[in-house]
Amino acid sequence: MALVAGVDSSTQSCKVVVRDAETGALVREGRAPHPAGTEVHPDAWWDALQEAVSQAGGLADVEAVSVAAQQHGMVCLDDRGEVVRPALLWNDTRSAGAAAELIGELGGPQAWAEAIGSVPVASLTVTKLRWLARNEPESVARTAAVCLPHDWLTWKLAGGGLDALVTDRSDASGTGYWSPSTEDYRPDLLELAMGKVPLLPRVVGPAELTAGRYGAGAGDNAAAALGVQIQPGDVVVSVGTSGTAFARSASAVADGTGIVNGFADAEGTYLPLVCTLNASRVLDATAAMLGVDLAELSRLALSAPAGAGGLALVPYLEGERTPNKPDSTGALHGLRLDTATPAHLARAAVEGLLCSLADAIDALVAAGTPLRRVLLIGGGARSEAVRRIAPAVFGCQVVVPAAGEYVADGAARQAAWAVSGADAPPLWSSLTSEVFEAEATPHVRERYAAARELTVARPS
Ligand SMILES: Nc1ncnc2c1ncn2[C@@H]1O[C@H](COP(=O)(O)OP(=O)(O)O)[C@@H](O)[C@H]1O
Ligand SMILES: O=C(CO)[C@@H](O)[C@H](O)COP(=O)(O)O
Repeated sequence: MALVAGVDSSTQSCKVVVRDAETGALVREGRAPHPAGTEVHPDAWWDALQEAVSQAGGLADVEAVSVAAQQHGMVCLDDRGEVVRPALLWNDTRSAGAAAELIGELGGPQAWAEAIGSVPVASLTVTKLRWLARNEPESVARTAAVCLPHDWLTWKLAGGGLDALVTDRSDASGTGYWSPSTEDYRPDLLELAMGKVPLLPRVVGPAELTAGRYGAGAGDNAAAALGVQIQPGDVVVSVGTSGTAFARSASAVADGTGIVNGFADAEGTYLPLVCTLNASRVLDATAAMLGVDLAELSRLALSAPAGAGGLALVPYLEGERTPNKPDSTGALHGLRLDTATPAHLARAAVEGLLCSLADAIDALVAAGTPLRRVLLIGGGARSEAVRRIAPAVFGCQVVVPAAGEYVADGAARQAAWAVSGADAPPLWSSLTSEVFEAEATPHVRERYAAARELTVARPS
């Protein structure tokens, strides 16, 4: 039996799966936590990867390994391959001002959408590099190469000098200096952002192997699309640290409003995607406020009426990326004596999180994405309340694949594809899943829409 491994180095943890390359059967797995914060030294990811690999029984007997990871993180390396400074992660908002500057300098949002598929926000790597140039010119001077979390981990596993750095088109498309429509880097945009053009990872093909046994890897959302074996009409909604809604598309998207990111996928086509900064941790924070665990939060939410009696929670606890409100805060509207209960607050938190994702789905549909059903994944999809309330808020069927690590699985499937030499990834036995349906509750979204704009900025 040939084995392959997939890694998901996500915001909160590292997961490793070892699977049978032909059938996809799970053979072994491991996981380890990442440190909190939006600025993390890559060595912490490496340590967590070692721990997760060791829990998964090592990689000595696997034919190929692919690494997927959180997108956009800025990893700067010096000419000896040493990390120049801790990485700024996708959810670090300090480069929001840099994003606004860059948009103006290139001639506006549509010019960026056409150049790189997305309008820069603080999440995109290019804005972090501009922030670095403005605030730490000495770090820019030391930087010989720039790469992403999945590129760096693949390079650490495979070994070699800086010229051995590789990436894939899905993650390259989230940098802000690679174009999904021409499949080329835009060094002029790097020059604009940071005043120099460091070495960039070579973009390898979706089923290519490097150093004998390392797959191209992918951004975590593109890997999840591979992991759930996405079909036409599927919109995947992931409730992890980030909330994402995405679908596979035959053509590149260039949305000048900045709501939809026109990313590339990990199969040679495209992955229009909407991303929020606030998803599973809205539930974590609400449970902590109420002094209950996540199971009790779910029970409380399901015990309250749809709409929580008019209590609406705007979930911008970390500022927000979509809509682009990096300095915003969350808000709770509609408090009255009868809605000031733990059950109403729990319901409002689940509904607020789902309403922000429903807005994301709407934007995808407006950009031309067909919607037959939603596939709900990510840690937050383990919540019974999220699963049961989602179809009512989204207004469509919600399918929840059996709890699993779909990003790591997608990376493993990519590795199996590379080993097979076939034209397409292997079809693994279909996933078991649960189907959730419910009557739509448009009044919940209407109330949320009225509350959504009523937020204040965080204190300076
Ligand atoms: N039963 C559950 N109910 C609600 N949230 C859960 C449950 N189990 C895990 N989570 C949440 O899932 C999140 C981690 O999900 P994950 O998709 O691994 O995140 P990431 O990919 O961003 O690291 C945590 O915030 C955790 O609280
Ligand atoms: O920034 C994005 C997508 O553009 C995020 O989806 C990150 O890729 C982080 O993912 P999680 O760790 O939350 O899964």
